[in-house]
Parts: sequence; structure tokens; C-alpha cells
Amino acid sequence: MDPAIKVAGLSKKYGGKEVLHGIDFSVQPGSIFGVIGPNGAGKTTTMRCLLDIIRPSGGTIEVLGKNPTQGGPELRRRIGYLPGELILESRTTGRRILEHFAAISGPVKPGMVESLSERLDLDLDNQARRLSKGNKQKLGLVQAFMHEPELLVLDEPTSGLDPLMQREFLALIREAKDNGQTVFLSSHVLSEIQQAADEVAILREGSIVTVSTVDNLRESAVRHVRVLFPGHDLQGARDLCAGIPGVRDLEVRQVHDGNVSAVVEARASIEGSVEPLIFRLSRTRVIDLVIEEPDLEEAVLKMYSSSRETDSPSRRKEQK
Ligand SMILES: Nc1ncnc2c1ncn2[C@@H]1O[C@H](COP(=O)(O)OP(=O)(O)OP(=O)(O)O)[C@@H](O)[C@H]1O
Repeated sequence: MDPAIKVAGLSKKYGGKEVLHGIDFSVQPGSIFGVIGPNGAGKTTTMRCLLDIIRPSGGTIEVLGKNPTQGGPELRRRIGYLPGELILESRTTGRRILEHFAAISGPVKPGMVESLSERLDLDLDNQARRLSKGNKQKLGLVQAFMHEPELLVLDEPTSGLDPLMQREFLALIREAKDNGQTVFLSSHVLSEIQQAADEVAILREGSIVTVSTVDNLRESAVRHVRVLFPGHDLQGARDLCAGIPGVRDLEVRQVHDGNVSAVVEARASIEGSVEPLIFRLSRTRVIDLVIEEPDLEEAVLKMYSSSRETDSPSRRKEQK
């Protein structure tokens, strides 16, 4: 199947300054694809190029099989867009604003606006300028979702939403995916979207550090492990855990389990698959084993810094 979005060698210069340095990625139809990056990484610039709000300086883009510069209103109608900065200062009510957008990008199924607003707990009869930041964001989300577009392009959709609404938002994108729609969204932090995203691209200073499934990120991330062995044999516990592929920072100490019996505790971090550890532990008696969920945020931050270290000095100079 052709990708819903295909970007090759995309670059963008503002004045003389290049802010996207030839990025490549593609988004499979019916998937949820997240772009994660710190402030100024180029997330909004990428999205604006996809929607032909701005024009690239180089590279090619295909959105739903079309070049965005040639797709016109017909292509635009097939996309739901939530911009990063919503300016809604009119005295018009949310309902009237949505009616206006529905006339442009509709048709919108009867009851759709009401049902989305109810789920997001949005009062449609308030004047837009009186809405709080979060409620403006909800209005933007209803606008993007209401015509059930083939592709949703959502720039920091969870910004301003409280945790309950973030959860509702995740439910909405999962349903969109079940419905065959494609979701392309951005965020500063992976934790906000990791439960829903199929694939993520990590963007830093206009370059893609990696494109990976959340499962692969999880597999390659570091987890913390704690094992309790019965007895006093510190050296035995050390020998058992040492040399297991991926195991690092091993610390072994004598502890007690609250009663009188002696317990040896081994703590370590493990990178990659936990299978070799489990296999090694199956050879002996174990009282308890705790393998923590990997901290993906930590893994992503590590990627930002390792890509910074591997940047050549000339490239760093170029980016200044
Ligand atoms: N209109 C513009 N003129 C000049 N430079 C711009 C313009 N828009 C963005 N930039 C620069 O392009 C780079 C990428 O900005 P962009 O808004 O795409 O990043 P972002 O990843 O969306 O950041 P944030 O998370 O802060 O929204 C930044 O260095 C920014 O200063």
C-alpha cells in the first residue's frame, strides 16, 4: 500500500538559515505516527510543509498520493489539521466557528460535533475569545476530527489538556486508526503519545535522529532490575549475574526480608532483551524478581544527547 505521507530529503531555509536538513520518513496508511522533539526541532515547520502552508527549500513530499503544492482544496478537505498555535479571539461561539469550518471542509455527519464536544467536555455556546487555553485546544480538535478526514495532522494536540482529556484524546486517535484514518502528530515528550503511537520519529535541530516503533524503543531502552536470592552467598549472586549480555551497574548486597532469613539483593540495569537474564536466573532459586518498565523518556533524551556528541564540529558551526 502507498504511504499516506512520504517525505524525502525535505529541507527548509528561513532566510539564509536552514532549519530542516533533508529529512526522510514515511507514514503507513491507518497508522499513528508521532514526531517527538524539543523546542525548535522543526516539528511545526515539517507539518506546515505537508499542508502547503509554507513551501520547502528542497526535497519531495507526497500526502495521500499528491504533491501538497498541487493538491488544492480537494486534498485539503481530506486532511484534518490542528495548528500548534490556535488564535481564536472572536466573539463568535465555538458552534458558529465549527459551522463555518464544516462548510469549507465538510460534509460533517449529523451529531458528530455534539458527540466530540461532549467527549471533550467542551461548551459550544461560549464565545471563542472567552475559552481557556485548554478549551480552545478542544475546539481545534473537534474542528480537525469532525469531518472524519483520511489524514489527521495534529501539532502538539495534548498541549493544554488535563490528564483526563489527554486520555480521551488518545482514545479518539485510537478510534480514528480503527476507522482506517492515518494520524500524524507531534509532541515534546514521548510519554504523552507512547501508548498510542505505532511509530515515532525523533527530530532534533532539523534532523531525524531515528525512526522506530515504540516496541523497538522499549526493547533498546535501559530497564532497572532487582533480584532477591535466599541466603548469604554474595559472590555466588555476583557470578550468576555478571557477564549476562546487556547487564550493567551490578550491585549486590546482603539484606533481610523482614524476618530472620537472610536475603541477597542484586540490582542492575539491563539494555536490550531480558531473555538472557531470565535464562540465567532459571538455574537457581530466586525469591523475587522485579523488572521495571523502561523509561522511554530517558532513552529519547539519551538519543538527543548522543546525536549532539556525534555531530561534527563543522555541522555544529553551520547550525549556529
Ligand atoms: N517564520 C519563521 N522565520 C524564521 N525562523 C523560523 C520561522 N518559523 C520557525 N523558525 C525557526 O525554525 C526552527 C524550527 O521551528 P519549529 O517551529 O518548526 O520547531 P518546533 O519543533 O515546532 O518547536 P516547538 O516545539 O517550540 O513548537 C526554529 O529554529 C525556529 O526558530
